[in-house]
Amino acid sequence: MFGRLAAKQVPNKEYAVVPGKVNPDLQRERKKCTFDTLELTHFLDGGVEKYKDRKERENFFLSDPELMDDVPPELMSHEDQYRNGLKKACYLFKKLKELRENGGTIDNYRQLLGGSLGSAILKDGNPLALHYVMFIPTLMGQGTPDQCAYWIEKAWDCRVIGTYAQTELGHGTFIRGLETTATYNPKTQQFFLNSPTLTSYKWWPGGLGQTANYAVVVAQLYTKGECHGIHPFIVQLRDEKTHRPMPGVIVGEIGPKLGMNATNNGFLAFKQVPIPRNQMLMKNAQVLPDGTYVKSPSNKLTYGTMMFVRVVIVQDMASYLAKAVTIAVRYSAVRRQSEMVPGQSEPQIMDYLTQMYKLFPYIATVYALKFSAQWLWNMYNDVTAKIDAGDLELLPELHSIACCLKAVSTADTATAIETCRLSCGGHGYMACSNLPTTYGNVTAASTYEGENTVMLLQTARALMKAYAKAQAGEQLSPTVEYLNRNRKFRPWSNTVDSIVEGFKQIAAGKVAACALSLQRGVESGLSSEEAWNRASVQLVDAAEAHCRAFITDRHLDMVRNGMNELSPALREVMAQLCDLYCVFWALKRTGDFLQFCGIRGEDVQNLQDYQNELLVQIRPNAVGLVDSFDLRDEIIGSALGSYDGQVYERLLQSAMLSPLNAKPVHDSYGASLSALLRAKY
Ligand SMILES: CCCCCCCCCCCCCCCC(=O)SCCNC(=O)CCNC(=O)[C@H](O)C(C)(C)COP(=O)(O)OP(=O)(O)OC[C@H]1O[C@@H](n2cnc3c(N)ncnc32)[C@H](O)[C@@H]1OP(=O)(O)O
Ligand SMILES: Cc1cc2nc3c(=O)[nH]c(=O)nc-3n(C[C@H](O)[C@H](O)[C@H](O)COP(=O)(O)OP(=O)(O)OC[C@H]3O[C@@H](n4cnc5c(N)ncnc54)[C@H](O)[C@@H]3O)c2cc1C
Repeated sequence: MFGRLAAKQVPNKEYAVVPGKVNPDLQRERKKCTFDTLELTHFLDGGVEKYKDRKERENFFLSDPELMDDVPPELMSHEDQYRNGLKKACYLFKKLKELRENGGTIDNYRQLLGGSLGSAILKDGNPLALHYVMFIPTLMGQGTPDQCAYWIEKAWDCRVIGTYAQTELGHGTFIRGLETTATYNPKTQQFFLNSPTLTSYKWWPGGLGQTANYAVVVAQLYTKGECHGIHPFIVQLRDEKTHRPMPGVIVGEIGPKLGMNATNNGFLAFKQVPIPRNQMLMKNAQVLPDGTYVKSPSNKLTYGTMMFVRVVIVQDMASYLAKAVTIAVRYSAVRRQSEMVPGQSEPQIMDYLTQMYKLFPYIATVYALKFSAQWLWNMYNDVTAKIDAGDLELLPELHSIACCLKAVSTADTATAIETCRLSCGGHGYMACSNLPTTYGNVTAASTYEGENTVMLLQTARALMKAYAKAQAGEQLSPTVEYLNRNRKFRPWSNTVDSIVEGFKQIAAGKVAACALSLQRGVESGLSSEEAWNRASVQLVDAAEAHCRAFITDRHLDMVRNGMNELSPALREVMAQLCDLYCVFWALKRTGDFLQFCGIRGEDVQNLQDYQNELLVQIRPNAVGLVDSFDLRDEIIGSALGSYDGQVYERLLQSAMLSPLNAKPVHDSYGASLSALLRAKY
């Protein structure tokens, strides 16, 4: 990626990247590994066949020079980032068709978006992402069979390109407060879309700026003079031939952001724009030709696409984290700094225990998130199949666990990536480390698709209900079964099982404490809403504890029951990572363990010792573990994290890509600096 332009330009030829030359420290690390890295890669891929498919797919896309950047996006203007992103996104679509026609192993473009491959090709975002991640899923999830038949094929073939326009300048979280209106006129059998205020301008949708010609627009439905709340409508934004905005449509880009600068996020407003009646998505609620409103079985079904994306985000976070931790671990094996023992040679920075502590818990986190994401994906599929058959019973449970997993996975991953960046010292701050861009992409996920605090409060709401049920002796759903009031908690025993059990006790204790705070609030004369707000810091904390209990439980269960096929050597390392994840979080939550699990000071010391022991045990396998993620250099996209470890050569190479280095004297010298240097004050 950094090779083609730069090799000509490095000041000294002997400092150029040499193909095939591998840093000796990395070579030594690879020899130390105690397990078969390929076995782990196969496990991660879900079997040898899937592994081969992935390799083939990566080869097909990543060996194509059209899809690789000659100039890194961070050196481009915002406009060029978009131009470049769009060109590649469109080319990718053609290439995908070609692959499918040749019997390739990929069904749709969406598979290219999440995870590693997408972020390698479109490093700073994809202007077509929302089309695949939200526009098409909304058509599929909210359209009648007739609407699906008409729209979905057009959309898959990119004959229409859409986005999901929900958030407005004034409201993102509180979607019941959206102001865009869709008013039905039975005479013309049309809805009229209108933006009555500045705060009703749609703001944020990906691809909306200059890319999409259609959108699913979420608007307040008015019919027969009555408002029925928010509903989704398919609205044409641009002419299919000229791409000019349709009459009454005001549309544009919202401008540069912390990251995701190629995603073409936009704004949108309507001046009484008409659409035919059959462009309201009517799988759930309907408006009949005479304007009669027919209610949905549940108004929360309108929120289905958000649920879908929350579910896939958890998996996406694991992929981003695998990339960041690969960069930081490889760099930490190559980088030498300071003297551990005076006079002795400088150690690899990964030999410092503090460095191991910065990195290894996050290798473990990749697995913790992956296992939870897999479980959540399976649950999502089960529940949506049931909903299609008219059974909505498990929807609240899915909503509750998806909300907290979305929040915890995005927050943890953002912290982890920032820690990886810090662990690389100054070089981690370079754009060419790819850690800043990765952080920019990931931190956005704490806000989009439901701001994290708000998501945790949704889970807390479900936990309060579950607690009340538990107190009444009613049956509880599986993810909150631990709140059962008759459940006997096992006493502390200095084992990983005890930690997982401990997290459940903590969550149960915090949930009970919240219920008490709410009750006291109401008894003191507060309204239930005021009492909720007063307890909300505690409620967020309880939801996070619940999620941690879920993640650790899942992780341990996978290690105990989901790895029987693996070799003993690999199982041992997987168990170490699971233990590390649990101990790491137990030590971060020492106060909670002391408060809720009856542990003593010496138990904390034992945990500390065990954490140190695990870090040292994992140390020889650290490079092997990140190698097993099997991320190609094009995916890593980092001067610090390439497989060969030619870190300094790549840093110099990438510096030479800067246009500032194109000439020995930059133009700005004549324009301003020379006068300053010669001025007499
Ligand atoms: C394979 C591809 C790879 C892709 C790779 C990854 C992606 C990579 C690219 C991404 C690119 C960026 C994409 C960003 C795209 C946006 O960001 S799109 C916009 C997303 N917007 C949001 O998420 C808005 C967040 N806000 C909300 O969801 C809702 O307003 C809130 C916060 C849930 C509150 O809703 P509300 O209607 O006011 O509900 P509330 O009164 O609080 O609760 C009412 C009841 O409904 C329930 N409820 C609420 N929501 C739901 C729900 N969804 N389901 C069921 N029940 C629900 C509540 O639990 C509550 O139940 P009860 O306690 O009464 O029984
Ligand atoms: C990169 C990116 C891409 C996006 N893409 C899209 C898209 O394609 N389509 C689309 O429709 N939208 C999109 N969004 C918008 C996104 O969904 C919203 O930004 C998000 O839902 C949060 O809403 P908000 O910005 O209004 O924040 P706010 O709700 O105003 O949040 C601000 C603060 O208020 C707090 N807060 C709000 N409500 C409560 C509450 N009830 N209790 C306690 N605290 C509260 C929050 O915790 C937060 O701290 C995108 C956003 C980003 C950043």
